[in-house]
Amino acid sequence: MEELKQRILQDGLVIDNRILKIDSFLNQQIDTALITHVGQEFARRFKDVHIDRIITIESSGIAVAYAASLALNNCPVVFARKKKSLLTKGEQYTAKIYSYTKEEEYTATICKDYLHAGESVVIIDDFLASGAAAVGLTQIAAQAGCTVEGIGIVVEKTFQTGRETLEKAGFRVESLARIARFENNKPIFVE
Ligand SMILES: O=P(O)(O)OC[C@H]1O[C@H](OP(=O)(O)OP(=O)(O)O)[C@H](O)[C@@H]1O
Ligand SMILES: O=c1[nH]c(=O)c2nc[nH]c2[nH]1
Repeated sequence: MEELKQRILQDGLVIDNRILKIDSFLNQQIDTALITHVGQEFARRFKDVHIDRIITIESSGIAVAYAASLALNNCPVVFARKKKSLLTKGEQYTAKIYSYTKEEEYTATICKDYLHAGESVVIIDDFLASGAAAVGLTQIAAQAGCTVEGIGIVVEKTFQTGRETLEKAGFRVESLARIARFENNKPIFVE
């Protein structure tokens, strides 16, 4: 997606040739016009599949999944929580996920009320790196008896193993910006 790639080149900051920081338009401040276009692009890419529900994970996935929902006939969005609280009492689907940026493991949970056996879902997230978050969400979908029709990612770092892991497990991955590597803290895109 050209608009997204240009924005990454213009405003993205690269840390240690490893982490892309896009806090100025997605991960902290949100450019809603850009994210609306991101949602529309996901809807275009997944127009061939029936989607009952979008699954994502807090925090950064939520805005993107919301934008995709608006472009997919207001398809319901369910997000996994990362922290236990008084709100996560009751029956939950769970997956252990190692966070690449926070360098710690957490348990992602989705309440059993919001995913139903037999539904078709798409997983949406902001980044794909090691694939841990996306794999965790596919595990939650499997526990619920949902079929994962695809995984939509805003920024994929192809030098990490996320896509390989997901494709080996049989999942379709659609990424809107694919970064092959960082050179001198500048992103080099795959295409
Ligand atoms: O493919 P992976 O190695 O799992 O990396 C991608 C995940 O990492 C980031 O989440 P993070 O844990 O940084 O939390 P955040 O969404 O709150 O920023 C990002 O939002 C993805 O969910
Ligand atoms: O903001 C982010 N930048 C990254 O490079 C990354 N990789 C995983 N998760 C990430 N989040």
